[in-house]
Amino acid sequence: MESLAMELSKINAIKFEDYKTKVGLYNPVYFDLRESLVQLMMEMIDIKNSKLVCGVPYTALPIATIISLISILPMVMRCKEAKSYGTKELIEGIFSDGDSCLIIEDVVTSGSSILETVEDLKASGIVCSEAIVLLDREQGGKAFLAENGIKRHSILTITELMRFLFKRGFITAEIKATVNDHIACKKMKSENVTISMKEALTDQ
Ligand SMILES: O=C(O)c1cc(=O)[nH]c(=O)n1[C@@H]1O[C@H](COP(=O)(O)O)[C@@H](O)[C@H]1O
Repeated sequence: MESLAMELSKINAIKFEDYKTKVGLYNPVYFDLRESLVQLMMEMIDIKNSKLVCGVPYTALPIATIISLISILPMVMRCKEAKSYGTKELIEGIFSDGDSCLIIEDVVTSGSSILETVEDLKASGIVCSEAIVLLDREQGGKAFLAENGIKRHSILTITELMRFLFKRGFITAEIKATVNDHIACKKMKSENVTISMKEALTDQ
């Protein structure tokens, strides 16, 4: 949490100036958190490597939208089911064959949601080799994505998150150990299976 506070300060998400809030109160500090997550993500990757961004539907769509607005990279949107009307396209947006696309996701477990999105993008001629996620649950997603040619960047791993929360007294040693044991167990099992990651993780 301390490091998060430092990061928020570093990326100028906490502004010490006179501001008037929405309800009309004057105050000396303003929290510009909407863009801070996006700034953290953008510091981890070279956005110029990509021509497009795409959020994994549907939870990552707002994050991808902000990244698109800040970076001025066009956003494409993957529809989970092809519409029965209009363009009937699975991928909405303006793009050209061979365009590279950065994938945005909030949480990665097995990596299957990212790969499904990548596969639909590929079928439309879009190339994907990088994904950025807010939190990696460290249950095989990174390796699975690497096997499929996708490099995943993450702001936080679950191990780091548990360590920070424990250090600051937000969780007990017991909770930390339970989560870590659970993750280690799922990780080992998922690495030893040859069936799809999704089955590996749900069968346990
Ligand atoms: O279902 C999950 O694995 C999951 C775990 C969690 O702690 N939080 C969470 O949001 N998820 C969802 O699971 C998706 C990632 O799971 P994978 O496709 O297995 O990588 C994300 O798009 C999330 O919607």
